[in-house]
Amino acid sequence: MDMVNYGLIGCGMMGREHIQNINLLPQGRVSVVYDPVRDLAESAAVLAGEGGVSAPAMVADTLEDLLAFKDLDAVVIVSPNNIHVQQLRQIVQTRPLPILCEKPLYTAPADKAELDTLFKGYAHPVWVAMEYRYMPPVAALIEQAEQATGGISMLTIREHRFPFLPKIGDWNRFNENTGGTLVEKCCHFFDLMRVILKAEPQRIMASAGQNFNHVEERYDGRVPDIWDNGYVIVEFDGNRRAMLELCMFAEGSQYQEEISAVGPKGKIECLVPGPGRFWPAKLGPAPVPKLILSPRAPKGPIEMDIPVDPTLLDAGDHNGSTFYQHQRFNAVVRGQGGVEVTLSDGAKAVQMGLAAQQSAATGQVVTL
Ligand SMILES: NC(=O)C1=CN([C@@H]2O[C@H](COP(=O)(O)OP(=O)(O)OC[C@H]3O[C@@H](n4cnc5c(N)ncnc54)[C@H](OP(=O)(O)O)[C@@H]3O)[C@@H](O)[C@H]2O)C=CC1
Ligand SMILES: O=C1CO[C@H](CO)[C@@H](O)[C@@H]1O
Repeated sequence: MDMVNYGLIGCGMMGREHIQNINLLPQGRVSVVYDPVRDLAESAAVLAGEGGVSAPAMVADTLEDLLAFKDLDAVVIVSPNNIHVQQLRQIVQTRPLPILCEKPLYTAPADKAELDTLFKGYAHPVWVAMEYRYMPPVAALIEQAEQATGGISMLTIREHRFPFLPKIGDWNRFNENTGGTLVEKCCHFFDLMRVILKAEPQRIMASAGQNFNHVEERYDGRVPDIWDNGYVIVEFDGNRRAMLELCMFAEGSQYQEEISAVGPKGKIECLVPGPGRFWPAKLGPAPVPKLILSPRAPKGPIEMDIPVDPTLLDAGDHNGSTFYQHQRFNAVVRGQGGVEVTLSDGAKAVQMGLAAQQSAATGQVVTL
């Protein structure tokens, strides 16, 4: 296959980021889009036509119509979190194709068993969009962590960022739609913990809550219930532990994610800036991602810039990672390489998030 024709389901903020990155692929084009809001779909169809090899995408009236479209080799699900499972079901039952599904894979604990049944023996690749592992500074940390630390004992991931953005329909204001902040936002970080430690979680304990954000907002008289801060401690096999610190009222920070891993030989860290479009121009250029190696002996931290290709920075909010994810998924659809972020990875990240939500709500440690 020389060209992969994509169908895009959901044309909101992240849908546009997917289109911009597919537009950069020599062997990819968005051929058809669907969104319940026609204007969004039409605008996304025009954006799809701005890729070098593309004409504007067709606009489907329904998901059924999108799945009936002839020039379709793969679908990308970018709808709100709580809709992913029903759309996966519809795709599998009506037009089985390769799928790239946005995170979180599911939101309700009961969905897991259905997904296991649905995808048993599925003939096409399914990839879950947890792309943070491809951010260049994170990828450098993953690659060098073993050598720098001598085997990680402690891993800390800190995200200090802006509050949840407004969404059409305000779906992200309520846990019932998102799965809860520790699922919606933090599945990325639970995935990173498993990838960086190359291990499985055993026990989770968390403290989290809603201290400031969205408390003045009202939707049909309801106050949003999404948490804006928390700590999560995860115990892994081999006497290793990881911690997540999330703060969503810290957009004044220079770096958005700070990851550190420490072992008997030393420490490795990476610093990752948030979306460049939020960096005030008056402060000069946006911060550059960094990797820092701090051996125990001889002492002397070594700091390196890990810049991201400006074209990729312009194509989204995630430090180029959406492009690297699409490059790999595109190759898999064309029969080259294998799925790197599997349904199992997607499910495990959600299970960790749900366990963290439960731990914070009950004050109990949750065993996985
Ligand atoms: N991997 C990552 O780094 C990121 C992933 N995401 C994920 O991407 C997904 C979309 O988030 P985001 O783009 O921020 O949200 P938006 O609200 O901006 O976009 C979601 C779009 O999906 C549309 N939609 C609603 N119902 C359906 C449906 N049944 N079928 C198709 N489209 C539908 C919405 O339209 P309307 O509501 O108007 O009907 C809206 O246009 C979420 O799963 C989110 O978690 C988001 C940001 C980053
Ligand atoms: O998954 C996500 C990653 O980044 C987004 C911001 O750009 C988040 O809001 C979203 O929840």
